[in-house]
Amino acid sequence: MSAEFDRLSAAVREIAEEMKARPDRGSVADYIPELAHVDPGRFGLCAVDAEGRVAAGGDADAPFSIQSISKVFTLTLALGMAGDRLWRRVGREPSGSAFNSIVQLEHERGVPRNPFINAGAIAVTDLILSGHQPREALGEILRFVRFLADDETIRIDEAVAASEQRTGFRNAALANYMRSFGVVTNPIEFTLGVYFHHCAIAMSCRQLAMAGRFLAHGGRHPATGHAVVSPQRARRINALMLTCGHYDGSGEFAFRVGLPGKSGVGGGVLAIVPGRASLAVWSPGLDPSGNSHLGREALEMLSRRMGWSIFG
Ligand SMILES: NC(=O)CC[C@H](N)C(=O)O
Repeated sequence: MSAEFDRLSAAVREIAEEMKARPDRGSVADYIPELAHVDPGRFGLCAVDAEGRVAAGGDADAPFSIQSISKVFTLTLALGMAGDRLWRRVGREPSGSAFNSIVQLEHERGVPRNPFINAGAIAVTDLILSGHQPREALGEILRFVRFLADDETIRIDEAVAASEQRTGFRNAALANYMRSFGVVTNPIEFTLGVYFHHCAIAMSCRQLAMAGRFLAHGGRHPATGHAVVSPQRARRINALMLTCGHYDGSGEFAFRVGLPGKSGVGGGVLAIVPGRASLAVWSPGLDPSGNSHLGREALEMLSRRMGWSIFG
């Protein structure tokens, strides 16, 4: 056991304990009815370091709905399939607006600002779908996530997917609007079906931190040493997570935490410490931008205690 890992384990445990007791937890997303039932008192934190050692605290083994964190995995997969052609369908700039916003699409010919807002992720999902049946595309995404996490038990929460399918009118509007510009090309119900289902993947903090390891280690899968993506691609995905991973809260996250991160409305955040660690946190209460309130605070504390901000 290294001294650094001992420090990390203690920090993770103490932060999880402190966060469990916090009264001000933000509010759970309720626009997806199934997510409204989640207990806001839950809190989990997990870190996997460069040697594969795991530090876990609180509810680090409880599965939750990863929601938009899946957008990191679909982007990685789509880049593997389409390479830089992907950037014809989606941009690489922060949006400065809400995750489900439609306004920019009209001015920018249906091309979403980045792959991490809903419109961008729907366009990426459409690309993964091309030439496949929805079931095959979804199977591909799930297999990829299981491979990254080294965990075959990862599942899709069908109740969450069905709940969003019933109520995802805003996402349907985004998909239809992009289809009118030819940015989405498959039947809308297929593209959205795959999108809602990959958002409904359920993972624990431990599984998520494991799945993020390749981004902390130059694109290599640490267990096998195989390249999941090139070092340049890993660097670029991290850059997008830093600039766009928290929507209109991305500036604040960079300012406070100083790490590439991707949030989801299930209250999870995946954060990457390049060269050192992959981190995952879960606290279901959200701030007004739809990012985990205590999740960000916990990562801010951890990053400060470990001296991990990429800005020195
Ligand atoms: N920010 C999020 O996690 C949003 C994902 C959610 N499935 C939606 O499309 O609204």
